[in-house]
Amino acid sequence: MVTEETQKKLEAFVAERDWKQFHTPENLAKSISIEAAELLECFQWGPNAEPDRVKEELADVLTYCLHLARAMDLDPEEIVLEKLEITRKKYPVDKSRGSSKKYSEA
Ligand SMILES: Nc1ccn([C@H]2C[C@H](O)[C@@H](COP(=O)(O)OP(=O)(O)OP(=O)(O)O)O2)c(=O)n1
Repeated sequence: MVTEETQKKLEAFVAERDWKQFHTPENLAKSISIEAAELLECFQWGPNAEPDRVKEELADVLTYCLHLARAMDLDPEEIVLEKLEITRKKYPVDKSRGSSKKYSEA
């Protein structure tokens, strides 16, 4: 999902600032939610968000997601693909194609 080089850059950024002490799973989960709210804020008053702002907020969400995955010793690509298989079973194509209904309502 991201290269080891990118992961190392993220970790170096945190280590240089002695911020690892703040990067507990709890704090990182909160940070994901806070940055996700900032992403949503881009669309607060309408659909035409400024692409550069969206890009920055999305980068923050992804950054904290990568930190949380690392803190919990999880491989981002592996957990996304694992979850995709679970979701695939919940939403078989013949039942869910063209429908946004939740699997429990279909
Ligand atoms: N203890 C911290 C603080 C910040 N960051 C990194 C992760 C994010 O990519 C970015 C977030 O920085 P800010 O908290 O300053 O948030 P914003 O960039 O969204 O600033 P603002 O809230 O002013 O829009 O910095 C981090 O890894 N660990």
